[in-house]
Amino acid sequence: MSGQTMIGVIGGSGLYEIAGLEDANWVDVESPWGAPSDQILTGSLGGVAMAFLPRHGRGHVHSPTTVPYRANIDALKRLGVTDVISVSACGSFRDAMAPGDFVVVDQFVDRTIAREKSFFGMGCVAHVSVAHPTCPRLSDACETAARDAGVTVHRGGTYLAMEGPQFSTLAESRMYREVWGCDVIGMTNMPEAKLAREAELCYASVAMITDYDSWHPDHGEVDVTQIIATLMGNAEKARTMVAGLPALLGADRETCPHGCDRALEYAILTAPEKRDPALVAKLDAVAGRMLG
Ligand SMILES: CSC[C@H]1O[C@H](OP(=O)(O)O)[C@H](O)[C@@H]1O
Ligand SMILES: Nc1ncnc2[nH]cnc12
Repeated sequence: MSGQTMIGVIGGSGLYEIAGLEDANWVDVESPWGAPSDQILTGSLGGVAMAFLPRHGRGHVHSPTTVPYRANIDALKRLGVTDVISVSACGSFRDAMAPGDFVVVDQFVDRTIAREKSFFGMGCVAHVSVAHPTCPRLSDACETAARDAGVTVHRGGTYLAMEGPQFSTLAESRMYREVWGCDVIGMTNMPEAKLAREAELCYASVAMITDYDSWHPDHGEVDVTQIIATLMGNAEKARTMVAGLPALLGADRETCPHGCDRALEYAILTAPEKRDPALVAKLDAVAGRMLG
């Protein structure tokens, strides 16, 4: 839908705040889907409204399993966010995708098993397509902003979302890389990307490479101390990338050429008279456009 852009950044491990917002304010956002991971930092940058949410909460409170993904996406939508940029720490399955590089992810394999994955369900059933789970327009902006920030960027890659919190076994790591053809691994982008699509939000994912998972013969197993050290450098690069996004996206927003903002158009199957009023009420922000 055309209107005003509001950029929502979901900061992953190592990215718990962003600096430089005008009129910066941490605000509480109430959601019928529970409490978001933390307060949300709102403000503006270069005349464009921005919101920042630390995915694990400040102080890293939530594990990948307990992140309240539905509340987070609902809260961002409720605030008026139109474009969500996920920034995440990831392991790499490719020699060429080295620690310190960024990958603008465009596909996912979802191996998570213990999370609520949809806003919809009994009383209001919907099926959206996630064949192309990220928005190419928003991904273009992330790629350009990251390159302008001096980062080595890889455009396109498949992100394996694992449940965690333990890292992969060697056999899993080899299978994801050699058999499944995945490029990076993390624990959080699913169901986040699916929920953003249900909420008709454009979503782009920037994977900040911190390690080679456990498959690499020259690098041994994943070491969280090493990850944190790489993260410290990555977080600064991520902040520079984020600072470049407003100029690229602009304050006035056209309808998404890829249809992200119309994902629910033909998705809701439950007949109006059969819908559960309580669920419909909870869907006011996510699907109010379709449910009236
Ligand atoms: C710090 S290593 C594992 C941890 O880092 C990633 O978090 P995020 O995706 O939020 O950046 C990974 O998914 C794990 O949660
Ligand atoms: N190797 C890895 N596996 C899963 N999540 C990660 N986050 C950072 N590195 C990771």
